[in-house]
Amino acid sequence: MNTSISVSDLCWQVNGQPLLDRVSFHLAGRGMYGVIGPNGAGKSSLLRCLYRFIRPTCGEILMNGRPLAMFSRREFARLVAVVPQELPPLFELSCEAVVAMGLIPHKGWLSGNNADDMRRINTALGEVGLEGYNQRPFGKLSGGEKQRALIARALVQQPKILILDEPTSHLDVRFQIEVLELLKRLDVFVVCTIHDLNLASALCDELLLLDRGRLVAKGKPSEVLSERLLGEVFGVCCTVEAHPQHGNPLIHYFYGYNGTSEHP
Ligand SMILES: Nc1ncnc2c1ncn2[C@@H]1O[C@H](COP(=O)(O)OP(=O)(O)OP(=O)(O)O)[C@@H](O)[C@H]1O
Repeated sequence: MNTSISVSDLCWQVNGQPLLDRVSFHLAGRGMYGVIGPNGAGKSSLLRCLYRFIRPTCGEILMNGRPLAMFSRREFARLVAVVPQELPPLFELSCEAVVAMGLIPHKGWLSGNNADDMRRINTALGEVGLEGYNQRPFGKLSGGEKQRALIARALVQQPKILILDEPTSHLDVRFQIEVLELLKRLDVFVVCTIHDLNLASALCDELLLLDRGRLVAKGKPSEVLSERLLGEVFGVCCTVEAHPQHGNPLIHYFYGYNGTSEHP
């Protein structure tokens, strides 16, 4: 079956304040779907609804046509892997033990790692550039190394759907590109938030643009990343041209612009 996520009239309110406001969309087929928008737009909240961390106030989410509530915990963990925005305080564990946690939905807590498991763990560590880090304490890794170890944990989980909240926020530019290219190569359905709009443009098949809890645009990067929308939603002044390599929008920002005039 084709992997899909359908969201209809999704609302999430806190103290009567709508933080997600009637968000609806349908994503189908493998691909890389980027969720973009200004700080506080509701991107993480949307992802948290998708991975069942928060319960929406109203609306419906279907994964592969089934309501989220219909999945058992184990079924859901086999379908969906999550890389959260916050780096968890797994100080006591080795990098290998953190990555091995991704195997739990397939075999439970108490079984040790056999040769096949170790092959998966080492392959995943290699894919994120952490080969040989097996025994390094997770708590002593740099922010970017922790983020890559958590991505390796998600890869080991072999999900059909991978949800990542700002997977590149701690990474230097080389690893930003490498990690997103790796996610794109994988045979999975990826939903991730990204702040770097040029990176999102280069690597996402489709973008969802959120603003103040509402979905204001959805489509290919060339359909979403227009000068007008970027100005309206982010309050920036920019020009957009086709990237010389991949042809998707390449955004040039103007500085000294206070959001009130056309150009500096
Ligand atoms: N549990 C909560 N209780 C109250 N307000 C919340 C809660 N979680 C998020 N919010 C608020 O909801 C809004 C959207 O937050 P969210 O983290 O989804 O935004 P975001 O688009 O991911 O932002 P950023 O780009 O800064 O990470 C923010 O104003 C935030 O303060």
